[in-house]
Amino acid sequence: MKIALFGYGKMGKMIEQIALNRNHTIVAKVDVDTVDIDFSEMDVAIDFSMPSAAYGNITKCFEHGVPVICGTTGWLDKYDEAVALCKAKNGAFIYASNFSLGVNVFFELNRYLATMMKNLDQYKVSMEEIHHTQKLDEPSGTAITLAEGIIDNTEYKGWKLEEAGDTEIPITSKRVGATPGTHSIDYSSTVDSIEIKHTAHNREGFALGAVTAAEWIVGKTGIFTMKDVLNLG
Ligand SMILES: NC(=O)C1=CN([C@@H]2O[C@H](COP(=O)(O)OP(=O)(O)OC[C@H]3O[C@@H](n4cnc5c(N)ncnc54)[C@H](OP(=O)(O)O)[C@@H]3O)[C@@H](O)[C@H]2O)C=CC1
Ligand SMILES: O=C(O)C1=N[C@H](C(=O)O)C[C@H](O)C1
Repeated sequence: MKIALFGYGKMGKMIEQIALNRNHTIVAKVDVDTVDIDFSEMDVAIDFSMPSAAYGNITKCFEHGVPVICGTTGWLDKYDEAVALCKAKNGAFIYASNFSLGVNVFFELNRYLATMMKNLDQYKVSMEEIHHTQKLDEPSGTAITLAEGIIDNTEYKGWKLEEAGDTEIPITSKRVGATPGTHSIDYSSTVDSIEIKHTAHNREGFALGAVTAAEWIVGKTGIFTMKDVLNLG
């Protein structure tokens, strides 16, 4: 498969390694300075760039009929527009706030736990995410997906960084050293707490998930999620 990398930073480099190990070819490494992009040689594009760059990269790919896997976070105010363009162009698109198998299992666990906690008013939920100090967005995209999983299954109406109202999930974002990504959800009452936590040990899981999604999407048309890609049983 001929893969174009939009964003060749920490994730782009890790994705390149995994893609080459799986016998794919990297046909382009696009960054902010790239002017001549040959879309005709790409089977699929993988975007791990920057919040300010993702939408522009994705829409250029749709204009040229190239399927897109996007892991960039912090640009979701434009997600609906990207989806509309993809549909108009009969393209193919997967955005995931987190491509790792472990986090996608964690997403399901979070939703299930939320349904169990829904009527237990004595427990208050809170969330914490910890990432490396170079991360541009907060809270993390993964934390937002986790919050949405709770909101969909409980009476919570929204989320907020730090101080939150009664119907909002408080999220604490910490930036510590080179932390690849840690997310925990805590339900606390006056007598006990229940906590679930996912800890990434490195970036490999994110990169492998993105390459797996790229392999899966080629030849398809539509808007998909990692739930479509992964067989979680
Ligand atoms: N969904 C998931 O599973 C995961 C998502 N992420 C997300 O992926 C994104 C990238 O993360 P990471 O690799 O760690 O970040 P890095 O900062 O290491 O890499 C981002 C790269 O994008 C480049 N860039 C800047 N502008 C553009 C542009 N217009 N087009 C293409 N590339 C551009 C930057 O170049 P320069 O440095 O020259 O500006 C940099 O090399 C983040 O949004 C992060 O949150 C990260 C891990 C997992
Ligand atoms: O910026 C990162 O590094 C990560 N970003 C994603 C997010 O915002 O959730 C996924 C992962 O946690 C690493």
